[in-house]
Amino acid sequence: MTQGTCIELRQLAFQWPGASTPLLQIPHLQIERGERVLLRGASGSGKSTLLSLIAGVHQAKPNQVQVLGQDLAKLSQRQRDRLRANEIGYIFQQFNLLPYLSAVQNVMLAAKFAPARVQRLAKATGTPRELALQLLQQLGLSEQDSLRPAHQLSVGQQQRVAAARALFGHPALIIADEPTSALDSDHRDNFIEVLFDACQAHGTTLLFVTHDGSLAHHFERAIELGEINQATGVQQ
Ligand SMILES: Nc1ncnc2c1ncn2[C@@H]1O[C@H](COP(=O)(O)OP(=O)(O)OP(=O)(O)O)[C@@H](O)[C@H]1O
Repeated sequence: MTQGTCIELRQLAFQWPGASTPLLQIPHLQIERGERVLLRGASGSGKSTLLSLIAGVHQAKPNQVQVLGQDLAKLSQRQRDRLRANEIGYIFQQFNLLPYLSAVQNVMLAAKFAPARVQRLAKATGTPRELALQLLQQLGLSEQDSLRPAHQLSVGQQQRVAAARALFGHPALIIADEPTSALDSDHRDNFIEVLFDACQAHGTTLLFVTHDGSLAHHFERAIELGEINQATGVQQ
């Protein structure tokens, strides 16, 4: 693993408890810091499972999943939670915003249990709230909209709030799980552009998961899960 590596999988093998066959068997996958990678795969092929292993939500065996130089299986649950809070911004398909908090409050939540994010924010000029408002503005939300409760925003605006929350405090890795499936194609292209700009500005790695092949041209690298996964018995 080089110093510039963000994610490295080695002989990853994963099987859900009770399943009769392994879901994932990936000999090797390496994603460098700052890379923007599309991960594509059929429904049920194991994309979300793979993301949960990279985010440390579910656990692989020792030496199989390294994130930012750390072997996730060798960290305690608490250390994994801390690494995730500090260094991984997760954008969910269904946004997972708190509906009655304003957009800016939703964004600021990302720093709540993430001391490294707070430290990085402290190096910038402005209060955390001002910085959250700035980020929302960069992603296309006016100050007026940023102060509205999340449930009053359009789907496209909510998706930008979810992206801002993931990016707030500059984590090293953004994981986006089907983040554009609720958007029409114009909003989708625009959302990808603003997400790229934000990642590029801070050398952030982006792992973007979709089953929509038409998005591949946006990315410097596209990985087909079916091509790197040697598990048999995968339901596709
Ligand atoms: N918590 C779990 N416990 C047991 N099996 C699970 C669990 N989560 C997912 N699976 C199984 O793992 C397989 C892959 O699911 P996963 O959600 O990773 O696929 P996916 O590629 O993300 O699919 P989609 O594109 O439809 O979201 C499925 O057969 C699913 O039933």
